[in-house]
Amino acid sequence: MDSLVVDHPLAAALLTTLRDERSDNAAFRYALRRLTQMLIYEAIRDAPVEQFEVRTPVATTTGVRLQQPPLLVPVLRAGLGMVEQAHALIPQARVGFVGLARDEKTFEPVPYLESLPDDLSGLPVYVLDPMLATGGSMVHTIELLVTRGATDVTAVCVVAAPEGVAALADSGHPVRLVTATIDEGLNEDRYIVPGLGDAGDRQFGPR
Ligand SMILES: O=P(O)(O)OC[C@H]1O[C@H](OP(=O)(O)OP(=O)(O)O)[C@H](O)[C@@H]1O
Ligand SMILES: O=c1cc[nH]c(=O)[nH]1
Ligand SMILES: [Mg+2]
Repeated sequence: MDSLVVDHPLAAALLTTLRDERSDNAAFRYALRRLTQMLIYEAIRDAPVEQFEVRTPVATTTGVRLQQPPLLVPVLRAGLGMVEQAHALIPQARVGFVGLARDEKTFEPVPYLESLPDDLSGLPVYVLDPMLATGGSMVHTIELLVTRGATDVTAVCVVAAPEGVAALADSGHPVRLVTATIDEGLNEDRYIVPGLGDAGDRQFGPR
């Protein structure tokens, strides 16, 4: 599986704000939005473009646009903090939604929302979820997408655990990963260490 760890001093500084337990909900949401911008820039760097003619006030020249604007899929709740910024960068993108809450005893994702186009063939999909821990939530989401014909999926995360990266690779699905860091691992509660805590709670308060 292809994976990209975005290595940039400004991304590292924003990640530090997210990790810092003193960052309140508003500061966390703000840093997540800004870091999402950097992750999306890198994630879309090699996307195919098409050329078209554009007139400036002075002359005619060649412009470019994305050949195929993607579908953005935030995984609720935590992915909601990424979708507004991603959509601002790619205004032509469509948006689908998946809602999952991890059962904190079994660590399995419990689905509560699925709002996706029926046919995803030929459409690049960017799944937005800041946390890739066991990988269960991301693999579940990718299965929903693959069932609808998706063959080009990018998981855009902020913090990934090696266990989650392995789960994505072992899933055999057509996915690549873009993340700001791959951390040390998971603790007994399957939280990422050092991580940043619960990305949903840190934006919106406890469920
Ligand atoms: O890789 P996994 O072990 O599946 O864990 C990662 C999932 O856990 C978090 O969501 P959570 O279930 O806490 O829901 P929330 O966004 O509503 O807080 C996170 O946003 C991922 O979706
Ligand atoms: O560290 C973790 C693991 C799962 N979900 C989170 O929000 N954080
Ligand atoms: Mg949570």
